Amino acid sequence: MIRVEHLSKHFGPVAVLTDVNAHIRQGEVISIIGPSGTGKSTFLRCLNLLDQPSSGRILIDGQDILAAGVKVAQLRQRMGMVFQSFNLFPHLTALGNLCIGPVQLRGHSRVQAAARGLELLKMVGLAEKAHSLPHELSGGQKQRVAIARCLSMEPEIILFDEPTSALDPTMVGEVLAVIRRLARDGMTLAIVTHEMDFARQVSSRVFYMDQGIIYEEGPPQQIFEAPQQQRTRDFIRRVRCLEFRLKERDFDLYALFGQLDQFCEKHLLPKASALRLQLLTEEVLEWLKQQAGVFDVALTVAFHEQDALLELRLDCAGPPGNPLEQADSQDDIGLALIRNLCRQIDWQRQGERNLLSLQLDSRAP
Ligand SMILES: Nc1ncnc2c1ncn2[C@@H]1O[C@H](COP(=O)(O)OP(=O)(O)OP(=O)(O)O)[C@@H](O)[C@H]1O
Repeated sequence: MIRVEHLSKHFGPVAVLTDVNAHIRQGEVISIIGPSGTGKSTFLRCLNLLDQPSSGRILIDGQDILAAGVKVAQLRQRMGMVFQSFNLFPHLTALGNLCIGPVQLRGHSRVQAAARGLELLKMVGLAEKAHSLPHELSGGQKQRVAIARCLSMEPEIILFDEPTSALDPTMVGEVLAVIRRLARDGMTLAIVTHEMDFARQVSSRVFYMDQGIIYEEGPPQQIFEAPQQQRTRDFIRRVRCLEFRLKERDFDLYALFGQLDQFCEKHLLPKASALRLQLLTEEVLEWLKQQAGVFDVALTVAFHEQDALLELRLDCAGPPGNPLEQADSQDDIGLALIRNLCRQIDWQRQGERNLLSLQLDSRAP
């Protein structure tokens, strides 16, 4: 359906895309992931010519859309785009937003456009909001209207540019559910996303972008479980884990809590899990702070999706022995709480340091 050959894009002297090659087949769901600023959005914007590529070819069903004389408006009708910031017309109702394209660009009658518009609003669960203006809708509802508006133009593919990034975390799920449904219905989708678990569940293939190219591509199992390239491995590790090095006893606990919260939100974990993780982190660090000697803890939080498990790893300086069994502290209640929160606690000595692994259920109520 879409073939991209040697695509490059420069902004002035900055080369954002250097040599992108890709093939997207009909019915595929492609997730595009990678570090910030590696050109994921630029790649999508080049596909429907919102950004003009610097060189290369983009073939849609064999036709080079960069050739002279290609009608950009027609091309954009074939490729819908959903933006991070919704881009609804603020003075039109939800239904009005869905009708304007079919009436003005496709020559549909108002009655026909309204009937189809209502069907689509129903499909995204918003029939009762047909006559609401965008400012009367929540972020998640606005984004669902934007998706319905995109569908009203009957595109052959939809390009999603970080569709949930601007949303309050409580609204991410409803938008992802609509995208999941489109994927199930066989729609061709290309999605730039930072929602790794979603990408893993919904995609037929994943493009990992880095250094101006599609650095690695493959089925989600490969990219997320067994990446072939070192940079992909490093990236996946970084998004799965949160790492801190604490060398002072008076570290900033609330800054740490903020990052734990964000980590849990990114993995769509229930609020209760985030709170349990915070509590466990606080208690165990409090326990370690009371131990004599140097305080030096490398703390890693990892989410193991398959086992629905959150793991808190603590790599601490200190004499040999499980720090949780050392009697410098009298805080038996804290220790009981730690034991109570965990599904499993493991300790091992590695070199000069003690490694503690505390595991808790990520989905328990
Ligand atoms: N119109 C523009 N003019 C100049 N530079 C731009 C323009 N658009 C994007 N860039 C630059 O191109 C680089 C890639 O941006 P892009 O938004 O495509 O990255 P991304 O991988 O989608 O990042 P993120 O995940 O943070 O959204 C960035 O350094 C950005 O500042």
